[in-house]
Amino acid sequence: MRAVHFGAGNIGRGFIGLILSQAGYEVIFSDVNDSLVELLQERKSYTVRLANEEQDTFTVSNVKAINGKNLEDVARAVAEADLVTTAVGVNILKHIAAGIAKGIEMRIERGAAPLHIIACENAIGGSTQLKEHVYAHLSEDLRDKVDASIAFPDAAVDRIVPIQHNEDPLQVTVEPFYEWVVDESQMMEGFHRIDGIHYVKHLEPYIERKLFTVNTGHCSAAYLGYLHGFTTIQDAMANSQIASLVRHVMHETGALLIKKHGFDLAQHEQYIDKILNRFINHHLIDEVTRVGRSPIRKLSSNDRLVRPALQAYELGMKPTYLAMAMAAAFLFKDQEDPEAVKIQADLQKLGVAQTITKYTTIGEDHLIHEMIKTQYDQLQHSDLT
Ligand SMILES: NC(=O)C1=CN([C@@H]2O[C@H](COP(=O)(O)OP(=O)(O)OC[C@H]3O[C@@H](n4cnc5c(N)ncnc54)[C@H](O)[C@@H]3O)[C@@H](O)[C@H]2O)C=CC1
Ligand SMILES: O=P(O)(O)OC[C@H]1O[C@](O)(CO)[C@@H](O)[C@@H]1O
Repeated sequence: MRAVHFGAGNIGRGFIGLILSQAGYEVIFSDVNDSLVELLQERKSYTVRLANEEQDTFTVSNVKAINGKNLEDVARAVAEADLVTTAVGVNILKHIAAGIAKGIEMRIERGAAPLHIIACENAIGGSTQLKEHVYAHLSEDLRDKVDASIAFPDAAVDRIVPIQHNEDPLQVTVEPFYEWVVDESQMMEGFHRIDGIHYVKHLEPYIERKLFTVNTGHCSAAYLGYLHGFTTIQDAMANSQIASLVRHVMHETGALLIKKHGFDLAQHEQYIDKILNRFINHHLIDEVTRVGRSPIRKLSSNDRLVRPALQAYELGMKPTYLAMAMAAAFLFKDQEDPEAVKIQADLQKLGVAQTITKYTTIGEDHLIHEMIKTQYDQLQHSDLT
């Protein structure tokens, strides 16, 4: 069995590639990083180390790599694949769509077997978004045939993999925990079940639980940590005031999740505790700039901050701490992050009120807008005691 995985980065090698390899797949990575591709081609294997006391290490062998800039190679790989997965970043999905579409055309011409394409990105409906990008490259005629033989099941992926600073550029250190949930209602009948994937009939509670707890909590720690001069999540969370604020944010999203999806209160509290412990794993060093990266994406209406805040508001709750986390995101001034630079430029040019609306889509007359703006003004001058 052969899997083509787009993105040989931290999640690609440290999570998806590892799971697929352990499940018996030959993994072919497609990436646009020339040196990474060459190294994988040369070595055909890499190691994954768990961030635990024992430093458990796994070797992933039998891997291949192709250069994602070569459309022909990408298309051929997709045409011959038994599974396609991605972990490139949700904003990059549109860039890999042409190669996938070309590969699909080749499959249809050959009458190849049905195929599942799973986007493993931090986003709601990642595979569905990829499908739209791919379909934009297909003729009307072909789309009907593709509907019958290619499925794009959505997924939720959870494993913390920081930026790597290892001597071996292929080695990845990952947290021991992982969760990969796939929506089986979007899969074709008789699909092959992969060990390590949890198949569910309704993905929404899983993806929202993950995105609104792990990712909302994590980015809140990152933005608050950055604001108060901390470099890593571990150091930020060692500050009791930041840790307490992050817990408050997670309780706010928790109240929404419990109300919306009927989760058990005690179980959800345990879930929050477990995640807070994952954030402070002292075997990992996770920079606040990585966890806070791409604030425009993170502040967008369907992502981890605005979506739960608006949903909570609709259900009659007042998302005070989420508003604070969003305000902190507007104070994330990492000069290396083009999205942070753009937000800061807009704050100067348009002012706070318009900038909040531009990125969150929340109108100036909305209570949450007022809450973000008030918190923004307060946070600018805040100090930890
Ligand atoms: N790192 C983490 O802990 C987690 C990340 N994710 C998600 O996984 C995705 C990837 O994140 P990371 O692995 O951390 O990022 P990363 O930056 O380590 O890896 C992304 C890889 O995609 C490659 N890439 C970029 N454009 C490409 C293209 N056109 N074709 C093929 N490859 C291309 C890059 O060269 C890079 O190697 C993101 O959506 C992220 O939100 C999800 C859960 C955890
Ligand atoms: O990859 P993104 O969406 O930029 O966000 C980083 C997030 O991904 C994770 O790595 C895992 O979900 C978290 O560490 C963090 O919340």
